[in-house]
Amino acid sequence: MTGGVFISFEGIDGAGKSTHIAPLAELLRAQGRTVVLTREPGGTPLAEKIRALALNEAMDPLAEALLMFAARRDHLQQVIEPALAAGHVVMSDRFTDATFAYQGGGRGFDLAVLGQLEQLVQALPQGGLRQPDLTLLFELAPEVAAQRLAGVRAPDKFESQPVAFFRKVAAGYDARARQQPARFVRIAADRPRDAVWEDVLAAVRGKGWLQ
Ligand SMILES: Nc1ncnc2c1ncn2[C@@H]1O[C@H](COP(=O)(O)OP(=O)(O)O)[C@@H](O)[C@H]1O
Ligand SMILES: Cc1cn([C@H]2C[C@H](O)[C@@H](COP(=O)(O)OP(=O)(O)O)O2)c(=O)[nH]c1=O
Repeated sequence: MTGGVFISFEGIDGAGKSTHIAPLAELLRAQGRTVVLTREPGGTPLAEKIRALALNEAMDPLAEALLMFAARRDHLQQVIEPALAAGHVVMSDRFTDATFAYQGGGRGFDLAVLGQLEQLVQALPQGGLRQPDLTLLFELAPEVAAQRLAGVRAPDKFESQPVAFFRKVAAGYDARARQQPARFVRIAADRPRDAVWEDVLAAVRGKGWLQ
């Protein structure tokens, strides 16, 4: 196993992504892989500045989508593509599916325009689009996710949205997973941490990236 591998973690806020991403990185490192642990929006100095704007300032959905993709472009060029070219494992806490779910599903923004931005930003020089090799989609009822987050951290612009917003976000993720089933693995995140972790391991083992 030497080639680059790109894994994204997706799901509504509070679904449990962050709980599992660091332990998985450690396990892969223990098996000799170089792992780049990153996140979106963010992952580079410029993209982190964009994150601070996008997560804290009110703006229309097109401006929000453009900022997400601007951050993503810098992230791809500065971090993701070089790491994959070097044969590393890139693990990102969110990627483009989040834009389809939050700006598309949650905010109701035009999915066709998001598709155009995706084509522009993720085009590869050799043709085709950069997409994760595996996307772990943590699925959890929005009510439960909200309960888990209550009191744990100060909510940002999205986390303070009502449950109805997250229902639309979840529907946006579901639509993406149906469109691209080969790269998605759905994780039932409404179970104890250990059970969720076993499913995360099984998904990565299933790809042959973990012993
Ligand atoms: N399986 C689980 N059961 C109960 N609580 C959980 C579980 N997984 C994570 N949590 C807790 O729920 C909260 C949100 O989890 P987190 O991993 O930060 O979610 P995300 O990164 O998807 O927003 C945290 O307080 C975390 O400790
Ligand atoms: C990547 C991305 C994230 N988001 C939102 C989802 C989250 O509410 C927020 C940041 O995600 P996240 O890093 O999961 O937040 P936290 O560090 O608090 O766990 O940005 C979008 O709306 N569109 C996007 O394209």
